[in-house]
Amino acid sequence: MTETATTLPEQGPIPPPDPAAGAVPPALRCTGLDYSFGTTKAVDHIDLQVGQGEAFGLLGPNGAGKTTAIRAITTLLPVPAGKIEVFGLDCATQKMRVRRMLGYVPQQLSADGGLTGRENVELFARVFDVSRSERRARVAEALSAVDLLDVADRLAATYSGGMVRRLELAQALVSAPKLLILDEPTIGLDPLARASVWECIGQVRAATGMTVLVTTHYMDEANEHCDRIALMHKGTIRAEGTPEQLRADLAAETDADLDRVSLEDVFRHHAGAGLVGGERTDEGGNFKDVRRTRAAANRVR
Ligand SMILES: Nc1ncnc2c1ncn2[C@@H]1O[C@H](COP(=O)(O)OP(=O)(O)OP(=O)(O)O)[C@@H](O)[C@H]1O
Repeated sequence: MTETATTLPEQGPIPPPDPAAGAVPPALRCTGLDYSFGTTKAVDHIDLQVGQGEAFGLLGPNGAGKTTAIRAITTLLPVPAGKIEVFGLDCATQKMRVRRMLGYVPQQLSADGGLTGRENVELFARVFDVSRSERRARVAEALSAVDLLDVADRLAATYSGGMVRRLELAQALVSAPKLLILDEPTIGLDPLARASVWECIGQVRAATGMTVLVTTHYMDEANEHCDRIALMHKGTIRAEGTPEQLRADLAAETDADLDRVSLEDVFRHHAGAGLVGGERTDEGGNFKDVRRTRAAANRVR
């Protein structure tokens, strides 16, 4: 991996703190967030706060409501009940200002295999209003940050799964977001490709102080890369804290030896099964979830 992330553009000024609040606003605050699809309550009155510069993991089984929560935050769903604020801006009333602060890598494929890597990133630069004078340099910087500059003029259809995921990361980074939202960024990738995606994210965070909100089913990744974690199940937040706190809380609750409690045990505990060896009481997910997950893993072919 090249040491190029530091060349990414500086982030614009973060909005001044709200004097009434008397403190710097968090990167994200959800208060009583609710979202239903017909009779299915996908997100059930959640409260969530992510500090500026934090890497925050949203974990939970298939169908827990993670993607719905994320799509509400990105303002891609109709305005939900409750309140979502991004750097102090209300998502319901200041949608366009919020969108300019966000970078989003969705679970579904967002790169076009019929375009080159560079053309894909240019498309996002135009959509996100990167000025014409800056566009060329910013596209090159984003491609460089994900180590794809050398292959930027190849069709994305010729990229490996890991390269496609890094390309999607470049698409999200080209507008210099203050909050990067990633929905299962490493799904379907081999361990080396997974590591390279996280390396890119880590380098950009170190260079820019960007806040990251990520969903993942890989507990090892959450443990290693997230400062704090929220565990979602059936639309609600069941537990929240640093990986260490969550493990310590479960060890205390079950009178288990801390060294023998993993983040996976915490996940199982809050997702409806007991500690290691326990029976699942709720499988979670449905046909749509499986089909979408597979589609995401198939990449651009
Ligand atoms: N467009 C939709 N129409 C109807 N129901 C939906 C829709 N999208 C999600 N759901 C339902 O909302 C619930 C939450 O789904 P969501 O995709 O947010 O979960 P998730 O935690 O992101 O799951 P996964 O880990 O599989 O991505 C599930 O019951 C799902 O079936």
